[in-house]
Amino acid sequence: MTDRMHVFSLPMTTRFRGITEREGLVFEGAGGWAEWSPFLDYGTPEIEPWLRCAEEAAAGDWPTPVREIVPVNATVPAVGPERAHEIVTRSGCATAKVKVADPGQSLADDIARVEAVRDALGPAGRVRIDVNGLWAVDEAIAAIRVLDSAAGGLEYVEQPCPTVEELAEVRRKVAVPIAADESIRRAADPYRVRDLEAADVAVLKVQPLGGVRACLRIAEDIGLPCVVSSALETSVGMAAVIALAAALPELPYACGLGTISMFTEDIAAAPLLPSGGVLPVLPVSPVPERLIADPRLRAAPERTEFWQRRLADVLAYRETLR
Ligand SMILES: O=C(O)CCC(=O)c1ccccc1C(=O)O
Ligand SMILES: [Mg+2]
Repeated sequence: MTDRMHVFSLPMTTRFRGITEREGLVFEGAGGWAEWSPFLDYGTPEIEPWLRCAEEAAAGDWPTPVREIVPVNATVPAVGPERAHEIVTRSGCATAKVKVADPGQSLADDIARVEAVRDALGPAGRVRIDVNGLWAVDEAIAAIRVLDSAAGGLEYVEQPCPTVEELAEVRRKVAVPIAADESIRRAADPYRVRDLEAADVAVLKVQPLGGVRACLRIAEDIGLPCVVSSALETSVGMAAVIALAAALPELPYACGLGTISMFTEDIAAAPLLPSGGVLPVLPVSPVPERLIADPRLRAAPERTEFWQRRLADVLAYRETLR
């Protein structure tokens, strides 16, 4: 595999998840190109399902789509209100997901950001917030009430607290619906969200959950409406994310697939950027022709070695599971 793989490093327009460059690798299989881009702060056992997703893509083993377009939300990082307004206006999306509770910022910053986003969307738009598990229960209850009012109504709150038990408690105490993200994609058992009635919405990320077919199984068994969300993939990896959104039997919410615009460049010649708030479901997967042609998009040699070693570590870890 290693002779045909390419490691990319793409600069980002805004810091997101604490990073300013997105790294990962792509390789070509018999059924198409595949991306493997687990987050750098994740250890070997946790990044094994991410590789299963890439292997499914490389085999070309995706289910038949049931829709032709996927509605997309704008993603608003923890930026100031002017920049937030601009991101939403430029996106053309009718739904925006706003990052809140960023370390180093205050609730007043979050209020100003959601107010600006509502202003940009108009009264018919939908505003959701993502806390990434950064609030305690009491803090969540108070902040959700304040931000629901500042936003002129929130569609839902994603992962307000770190644990499933806390999500369940917050859900019983606020009127705004709760979505579970980390409680599904980083959990030993994603079905505890269902068993504890901890959420109204399930967020599905295709790489951390082991691929398109694995996510379809979770969607069926978890019994909640699902939102598909990217893990900051390039266009090559985004094709898998779109394949999931295209194949889910029900798709009642806009999906978090508008993240390619966070890169200054993409590895494909035709990046998967939404237009008019939707992404088309593609007949063929993107090819990383820009990465192959442009050395500026390739990672430095020591980073390429890092990713080759990381891949070898995961393959060795798999052997211990047998
Ligand atoms: O869902 C979206 O709008 C975009 C994707 C996103 O927010 C995200 C991207 C990378 C890592 C974590 C998250 C997250 O949902 O918490
Ligand atoms: Mg999230």
